[in-house]
Amino acid sequence: MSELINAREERGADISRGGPYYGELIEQVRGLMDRARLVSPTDELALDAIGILKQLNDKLDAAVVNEWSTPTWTRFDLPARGNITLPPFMIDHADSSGVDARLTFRNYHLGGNNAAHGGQVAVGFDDLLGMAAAMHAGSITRTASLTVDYRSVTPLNTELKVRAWAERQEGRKVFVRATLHDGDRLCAEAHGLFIVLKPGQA
Ligand SMILES: CCCCCCCCCC(=O)SCCNC(=O)CCNC(=O)[C@H](O)C(C)(C)COP(=O)(O)OP(=O)(O)OC[C@H]1O[C@@H](n2cnc3c(N)ncnc32)[C@H](O)[C@@H]1OP(=O)(O)O
Repeated sequence: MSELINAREERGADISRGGPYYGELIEQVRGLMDRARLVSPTDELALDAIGILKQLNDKLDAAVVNEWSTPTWTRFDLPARGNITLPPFMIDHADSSGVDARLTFRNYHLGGNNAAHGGQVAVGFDDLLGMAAAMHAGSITRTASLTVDYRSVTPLNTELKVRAWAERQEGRKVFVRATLHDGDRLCAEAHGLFIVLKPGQA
């Protein structure tokens, strides 16, 4: 992990961005989303929560910045870089040979019957495959194609292991694979094609 943080810092990633409380702020938002996914409020509770959330959103509005100034692509010290749209993961190892991560789907990732939503599994794969492709190519890449095979149910609130790696690169095309395990059990696997962006490509 420290290897990855060092590599990102060398490229100008600022892990102090957002300040020392940013990780806890995002964790509280995740906790809110967990509750929002399962809550069945009374009218009184719903109205109370709406008032509090409106006030909070107004406060946060004052600190909203553009995507390049947010902490969410520089905070490699935080779960999923502090990006609330991703299932939280911690990177154990990342280099050109691949990425190993511990990832936990939360209540707000619920698909049904206590299992993670398949789309959320794909989101986790997309980000970690993107990281593996970027580490392999030494350059930013973009998903061209992503296929997920769901092999068994993916549990919530359980630390899962993700391994993502580049199989080969042909020019700008980086062919990647990944697996998601709950212990020894394979929950899902993915393969994809990521394209190295050309200089200046949007
Ligand atoms: C360290 C931090 C890590 C953060 C990770 C974040 C990961 C998040 C990744 C994403 O979610 S990115 C967002 C989702 N993806 C997109 O929105 C991509 C939308 N598509 C595009 O922008 C373009 O189609 C793309 C950049 C992927 C490719 O366009 P280009 O004009 O640059 O390339 P081109 O179309 O010439 O294709 C290059 C090669 O790839 C091939 N190719 C492109 N798309 C393909 C496809 N879908 N299937 C198979 N081959 C494909 C294409 O045939 C060609 O092969 P050859 O070089 O052999 O001729």
